[in-house]
Parts: sequence; structure tokens; C-alpha cells
Amino acid sequence: FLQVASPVPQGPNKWHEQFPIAKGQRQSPIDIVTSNAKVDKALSDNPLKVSYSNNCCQSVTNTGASFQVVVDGAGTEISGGPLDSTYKLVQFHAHWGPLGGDEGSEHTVDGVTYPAELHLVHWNQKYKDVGEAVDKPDGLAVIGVFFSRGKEHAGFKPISDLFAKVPRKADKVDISFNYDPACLLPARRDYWTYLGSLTTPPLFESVTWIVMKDPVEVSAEQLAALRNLLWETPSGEGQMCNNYRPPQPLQGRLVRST
Ligand SMILES: NS(=O)(=O)c1ccc(C(=O)O)c(S(=O)(=O)NCCc2ccccc2)c1
Ligand SMILES: [Zn+2]
Repeated sequence: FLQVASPVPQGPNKWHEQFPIAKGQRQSPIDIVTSNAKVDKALSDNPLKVSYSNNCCQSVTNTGASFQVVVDGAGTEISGGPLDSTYKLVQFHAHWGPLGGDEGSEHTVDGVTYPAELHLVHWNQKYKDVGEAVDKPDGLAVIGVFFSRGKEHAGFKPISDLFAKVPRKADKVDISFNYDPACLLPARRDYWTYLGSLTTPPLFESVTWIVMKDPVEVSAEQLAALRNLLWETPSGEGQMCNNYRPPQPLQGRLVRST
């Protein structure tokens, strides 16, 4: 009858004990100080190209830290902008705050938080697979999209409706319908870009971040649906929330802007 509780994951301020890179020189997320961002004409001269297919999404999983839509790489490529090669989408997930709150995003803009932030994770095709790419300085490119609270996002609904089907860690449901993740991007494709890291352990400094300037609106109900996902808390199973890392020191990095 002796219950051995699975170790509840340590919060962000303890990660450096097991992952010293947490105090590294190119950690993410950051606060984007818009007046310090430098417009780089080169980014618009070679526009970011997003060519996703609409049947690339395979399943939704509860990873115990977020939801994760797993994508087969067929045809889901990005290139251009800050990227020197083609990167393929491997998964997308999100980070969010407390019910009804305005914090939850990982990046902030002049100190302003959004209730959630979507991450579309891509790996550099110069490597043989995501496992090889994940810890290389140019291994990953993550597109960040801020979610604001407003009208329902029709494109996000097929995904947010699935969260109730994957309440527990490792729960997984197949995506049987065609789905094009590009519908989650804002219409205006302007972004900030900088060199950073994964925002969860192992915190590898391998990410070229592309943070879209415009948020996309999702409804309060769709934000609430994120809490159908459950996770381990110190007092047992609870609603998954506040799974975001706060902004990290910029360490003199340049943030470029379109
Ligand atoms: N917030 S974030 O975009 O930085 C991010 C968060 C979590 C993960 C993850 O899958 O654990 C990822 S991941 O998809 O990049 N996976 C990293 C862990 C990994 C290690 C070894 C092989 C594959 C993936 C990214
Ligand atoms: Zn993330």
C-alpha cells in the first residue's frame, strides 16, 4: 500500500540544478523591448515562407507539461527570413496561465503578457532527424504565436475540442480530419526574431525564435478548454496551467524585426 508518488516536476527557478544551461547566454523566453528591436531589411527581402500541408497532423497527446500535436514532416516546411535552410514542422504545443488571467505567454512584449502562446517547432533539414538537430545551435526554429482572449478561433476549435479526450499524461487521440496548422498564424506575418533556447528542460540553446507580432484571438471557452488537460501537482492531479517559463536575461542579444 506504500504509494511512491512520481516526482512532481520542479519549477523553472530550480531547473538550473539539473540543467546548468538554464543560466546560459541564449536562454528563452525573453521580454521583447520593441524600441530595441532592429528592423532588418534582409528579413523582408527574403520573406519567411510557410508551406504546411493540410493533412500533416497525426495526433494530440497530453505530454504532462502541455498538449502536443504531433506532425508527420510530409510537406510542412518553413524557410527564408532568418533561416539559412529549410526546417520541417515536428510538433506544436502551447503554454498558458491561470483561468481568466492575462499571464501565460512565455515571451512578453514591453512587459505585456498574453493569456497563452502557441509554439510550432521545426527542425533543420541539414540534420538527419529532430534528435540530432535538437541540441545544435541552428537545429530548431520555433514560431511563437500569442493568443489573446476574444472571439472564437474557428481554426483552433478542432484542436481545442480534443483536449477533453486527453485528460491524463500520455493520453493520445488520433487526428482523423485534415488540418492545416497555418490557420493558427496571424494574417499579418510580421515578427521579431532572435537566437534562443528551448523553454523547458533540456533548455538546449538550439532555437531560432520567430515570434509573430500580431496575436490571434481565441475565445474564453477555448482558453478554458486548455484546462481539460490535467497534470501532477504537489497536492495530486490538477488542471494543467501556468506551464510557462518567465522571461530570461537578454545577455546582450539583438532582437531583429521585420
Ligand atoms: N517551448 S519549446 O518550444 O522550447 C519546447 C518545449 C517542449 C518540447 C518537448 O517536446 O519536450 C520541445 S521539442 O519538441 O523541441 N523537444 C525537445 C526535447 C527533445 C529532446 C530530444 C529529441 C527530441 C526532442 C520544445
Ligand atoms: Zn513551447
